[in-house]
Amino acid sequence: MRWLGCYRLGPMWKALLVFVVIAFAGQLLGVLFNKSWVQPERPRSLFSISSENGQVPPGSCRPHTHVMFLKTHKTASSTVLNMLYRFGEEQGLHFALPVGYQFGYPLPFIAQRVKGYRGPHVAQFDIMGNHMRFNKPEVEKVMPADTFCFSILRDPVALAESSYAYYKNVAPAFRRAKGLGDFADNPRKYYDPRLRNNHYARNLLWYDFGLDHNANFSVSLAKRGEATIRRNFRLILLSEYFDQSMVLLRHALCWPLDAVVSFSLNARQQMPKGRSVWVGKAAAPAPLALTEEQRQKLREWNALDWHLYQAFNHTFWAEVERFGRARMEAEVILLRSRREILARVCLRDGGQPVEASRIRDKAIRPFQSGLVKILGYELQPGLDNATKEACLRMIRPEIQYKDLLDLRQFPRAQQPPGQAVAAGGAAVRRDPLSSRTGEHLGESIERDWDRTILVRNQSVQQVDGKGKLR
Ligand SMILES: Nc1ncnc2c1ncn2[C@@H]1O[C@H](COP(=O)(O)OS(=O)(=O)O)[C@@H](OP(=O)(O)O)[C@H]1O
Repeated sequence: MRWLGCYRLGPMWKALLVFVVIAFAGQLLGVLFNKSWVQPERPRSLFSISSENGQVPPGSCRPHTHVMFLKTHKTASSTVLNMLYRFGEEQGLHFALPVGYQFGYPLPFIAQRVKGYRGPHVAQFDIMGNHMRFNKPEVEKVMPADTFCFSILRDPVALAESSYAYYKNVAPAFRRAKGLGDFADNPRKYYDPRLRNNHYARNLLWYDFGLDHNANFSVSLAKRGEATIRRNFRLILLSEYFDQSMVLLRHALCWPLDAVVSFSLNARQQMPKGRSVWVGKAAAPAPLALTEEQRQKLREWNALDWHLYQAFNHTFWAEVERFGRARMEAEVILLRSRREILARVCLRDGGQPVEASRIRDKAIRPFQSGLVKILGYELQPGLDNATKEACLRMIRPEIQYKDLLDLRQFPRAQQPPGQAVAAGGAAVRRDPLSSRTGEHLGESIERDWDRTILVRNQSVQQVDGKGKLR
């Protein structure tokens, strides 16, 4: 596993790098002195997503507009989805959206979960990216044959920290442990595979890819899963190397730079050691603190995910190698500079994420879950309408963005609360300590962690293959 900073640059690449930096400085000056950024009299997008005249120059690539993103959990996938939403919205593309906020997750995906689905292979959708448990034949019914499928992975230890913090009250295995370290020391003491939502606690990536996350690890099984994923996905990104991932993605999709410039969404707040204020990621709070031994135990517990992460890490750097290391480094510099510019234009507080309660505009507060606060952003005040709209797109949380796109695609559709149906697992036993959000125990309506209605007056859930309660 390598980091670009470790690369040694030859003189030619150094010269290329200097050239790119100079070119970027020119662009920066142009941007700073180009009043059209903030002038209402010449409204244009803050982004240069559309090519100047919509034409593709001869010999260059043609942007992919049929895209499927498997939104794996706790991997920076909300940030990626935001880019897809923005690009699709700008280009007037049609989204395959769930009825609620996820495609019947954690059940395997079925085409009927897509709002407005009219039958197999009716070419009507361009982009699909909300949470689902991947199920290839059903995805193929919804998306065109030339769809570019991609996904993203994260180191299972970091993923476990994020998952524990977020799903502490949702996954029974996490709820019962004193902390993540305690869970790591003896996961089997806390983990019952039959309980709903425990998939958040073991091989979550493997689960999201539609594979059996409780299977006993063996090298041959792990390689078979890996091979299945390679067959189905053209590109696998890594959240640890997010910016490099975005460069690879934008070249694979033939999308412009601005389409993949983003602000990190869905980040959790953490308390730095020896400080009394919460900031973005710095140090783990006590329930999340891990020893090196516990980190190793988490890798063993999530051995299938660990295998995937290692295998695709290898592939990722081979891709970077093919792309060209210096070219990658130059593009990453450009991407980061562009993000800094946009942060200065769009965001209050110097672009630092803030806790939801501090966001004056309630419509852009992020959904909260678990042990820690989930951060969002405040817009810079005084922006003209066009700039404000472009900036809003970058920071609008996933749930609100989905609602907005949904309303555009189905302007007259009625959306009664709890329309999203059962999110329970197939034939799972209800955990006696199952969380009820906003309801008292004994009430007839039970909601999942994201307020999806799960079940009425049923203590044991039976869910058939079509994802319907029975
Ligand atoms: N750009 C970028 N680079 C690296 N990491 C990033 C980025 N954007 C978001 N994040 C981190 O991703 C975590 C949230 O993941 P998801 O959005 O996939 O979560 S969710 O499953 O949709 O709830 C969450 O991780 P934790 O903060 O560790 O919980 C975010 O901080």
